[in-house]
Amino acid sequence: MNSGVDAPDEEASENGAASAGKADDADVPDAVDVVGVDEAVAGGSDESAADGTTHEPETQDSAVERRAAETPPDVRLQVRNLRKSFGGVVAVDDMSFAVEAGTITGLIGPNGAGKSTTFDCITGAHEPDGGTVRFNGEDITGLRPDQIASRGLVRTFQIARELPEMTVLENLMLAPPDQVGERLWRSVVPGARRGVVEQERALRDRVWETLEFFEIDHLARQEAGALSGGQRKLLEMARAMMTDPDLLLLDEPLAGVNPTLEEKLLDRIHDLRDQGYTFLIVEHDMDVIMDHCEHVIVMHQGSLLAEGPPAEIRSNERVIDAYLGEDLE
Ligand SMILES: Nc1ncnc2c1ncn2[C@@H]1O[C@H](COP(=O)(O)OP(=O)(O)OP(=O)(O)O)[C@@H](O)[C@H]1O
Repeated sequence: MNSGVDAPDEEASENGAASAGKADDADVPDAVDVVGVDEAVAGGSDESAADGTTHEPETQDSAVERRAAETPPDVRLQVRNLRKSFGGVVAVDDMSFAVEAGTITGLIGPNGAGKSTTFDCITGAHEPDGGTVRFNGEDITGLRPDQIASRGLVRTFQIARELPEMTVLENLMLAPPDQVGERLWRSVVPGARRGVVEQERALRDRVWETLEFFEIDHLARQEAGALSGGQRKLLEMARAMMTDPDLLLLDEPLAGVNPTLEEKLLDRIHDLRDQGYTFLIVEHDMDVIMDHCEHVIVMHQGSLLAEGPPAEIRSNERVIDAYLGEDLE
């Protein structure tokens, strides 16, 4: 992430950790030797062995070939024929769409259309009844939320519920305990064997850089529970960005946010998109979707109703009908 703020730690800068922007997978070493740190500090990940080394089940070349055959290279997320029912209620019904890398994509639809259930199926909160979810070419259908997040598909966290008694700084230092694992360490200390002290210092530098990027550094010592709704949203995004995600799912990121902070949040999202991050956003504010997304996906009664650029969606008769006269202007 590039905040435009000088990193306080020279070593982190040398490594490109603090100012490199969104790293391509190719820039990130495959097996980062941070022996013992995953387990001791970050909780480890499924792919890490007990000795802290990382096992790659296939070579990079064969993985690249396999992914190329399955998913176009510019597609971050591909959802195919997704289905999910709750008892007799069909929440998601044969839903298919793709999210291109480096875009801000909006997912909209009237109340009850199935947007949240779709997010839940993508992020592992619900196991779909059918269909597939592929992320960066890999089939992640049915994986646990922490397994999905450790691959770089991250949803903003409900910190209001989780860590309200901790300070903003602590929230970021711990962010997010079940989702950090090897991924955070790759972004904080790429490719280097370093001691725990250096690693903690690099983590602290990244935390401060992230706080400054989201302009909440002045709130570092405040309890998260005492923040305003908008400040909490910034903190949620900051926590999510600590994992250097490839795709960030934002569920109504602007709900309850005042206009000043709304503008700040949107600016940050655009900055991050410009750095190569990808966003999928569920948002009820139609102006935000139309003004800030390059691609819009519309759900209705669990299925895909339409998709395309905002101008097309705004004038699409089927979309207008689905919203039953709700103002799309
Ligand atoms: N856990 C659940 N148990 C039973 N029914 C559910 C459950 N979750 C969602 N549903 C139903 O599935 C349908 C889709 O709900 P979902 O929350 O995914 O829609 P949504 O598009 O996110 O709606 P909203 O915009 O109002 O948040 C609705 O009819 C809802 O009542």
